[in-house]
Amino acid sequence: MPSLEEELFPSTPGKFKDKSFHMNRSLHRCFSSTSSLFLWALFLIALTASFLSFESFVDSGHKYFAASWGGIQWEKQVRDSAQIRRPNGMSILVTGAAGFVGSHVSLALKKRGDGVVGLDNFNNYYDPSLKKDRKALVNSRNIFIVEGDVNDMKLLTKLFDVVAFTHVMHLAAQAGVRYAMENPQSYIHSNIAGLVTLLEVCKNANPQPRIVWASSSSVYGLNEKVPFSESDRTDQPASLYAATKKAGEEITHSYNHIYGLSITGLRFFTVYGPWGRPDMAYFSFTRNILQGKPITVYRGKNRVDLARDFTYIDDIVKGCMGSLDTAGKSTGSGGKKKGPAPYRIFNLGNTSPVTVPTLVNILERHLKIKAKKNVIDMPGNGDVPFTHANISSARSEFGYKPTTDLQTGLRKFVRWYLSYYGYNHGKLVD
Ligand SMILES: O=C(O)[C@H]1O[C@H](OP(=O)(O)OP(=O)(O)OC[C@H]2O[C@@H](n3ccc(=O)[nH]c3=O)[C@H](O)[C@@H]2O)[C@H](O)[C@@H](O)[C@H]1O
Repeated sequence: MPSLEEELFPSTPGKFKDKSFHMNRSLHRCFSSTSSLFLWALFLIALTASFLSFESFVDSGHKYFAASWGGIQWEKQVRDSAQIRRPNGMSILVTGAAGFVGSHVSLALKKRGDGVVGLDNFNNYYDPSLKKDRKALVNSRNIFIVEGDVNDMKLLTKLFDVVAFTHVMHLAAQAGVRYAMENPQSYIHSNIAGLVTLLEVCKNANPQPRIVWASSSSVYGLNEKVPFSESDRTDQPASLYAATKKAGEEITHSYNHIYGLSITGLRFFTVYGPWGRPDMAYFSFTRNILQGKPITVYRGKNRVDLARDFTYIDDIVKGCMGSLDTAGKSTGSGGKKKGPAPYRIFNLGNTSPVTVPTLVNILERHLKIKAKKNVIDMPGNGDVPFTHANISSARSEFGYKPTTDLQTGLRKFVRWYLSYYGYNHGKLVD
């Protein structure tokens, strides 16, 4: 009778048994019975299973402990922050609340008694410590800012579970015209994918909120008809940034059309002011002038100066509030449209373009320092030669009327800059 071992690993009579056979034999000696083989198999399966479940425990545990949101205390903070303290007030989710426009709008809404919950991912596109400081300011007015990304559908859904937001002020975005050549994907991530995620959650919410969001003057691209009106062509973007904002206008239109979401898109024109963005020209020029470093001033074709319809932050905030106040209802519920909902687009500009060299002159006067200018022809970097807003739609719809000229606005900016960074910020002392 063949041994059990021979039954399991029969040698073929007449065939040469090589060395590996002997190795196999010694290995297989371990499995010298059916039952022990079975036990070994069970043991291996159990070992693998426990290893895998331990890994997933560690992973989910890591996620759980790393998550900066969730829990009873967190929900209470969200609810408290969203509390409305005026008759007919709103509860608003402000995305990009630690950003330049987001922090100003959050403060203004809270001041008049609206409930505000902020959301911001605190990315490092520019110095996150400035964002943290804006956050501290916003927190000091009892506004809670959740740290998270607009791409995080679970988080957004949770926020809408906790608070029935009446409005969303969507300001989170990858900003900056020229940076799009360096990091194109970040524009797709925030301005396209993030927008769609937010709209998905809003469309499913019951009740659906009304949405006001930041488009951009850059959508006018190579449009030469001045001043820029909302009905002008916007199909010639000069940068990927502009293209993503234009795409946002089309995307929001489709959600308005299919799901009955109330949409208002605001085309901001080069917003500036205290607590502004360090990547923008007025801000980086100020820093360089104070540090005695040269600034690069771009010049357009045929040596024509570039010009922007620079718009002061307080005017933009008023435009945002007016848009929120006049936004009609979303009509859908549970992802189903019940009737047509408003879809609006407004320019929020200043209506008086100023050239970049004039901007530099004003800064020189306020700082009492002469700039070291390096004037070069505008590289093909996505910039447009000029912007100029026609604001008659916003004026007739909610009385939008900008009141701060560039001279006054930059004085306020410079005063803030010096108080925040100090006169000698980063300046080499001889
Ligand atoms: O309205 C918008 O929708 C956009 O406004 C803003 O873009 P822009 O109008 O391009 O502002 P900004 O960068 O301050 O350049 C101002 C001028 O200085 C020139 N410029 C710039 C840098 C430099 O080193 N030299 C220079 O001459 C430059 O050529 C330009 O002529 C926002 O950044 C953008 O996120 C978006 O919101």
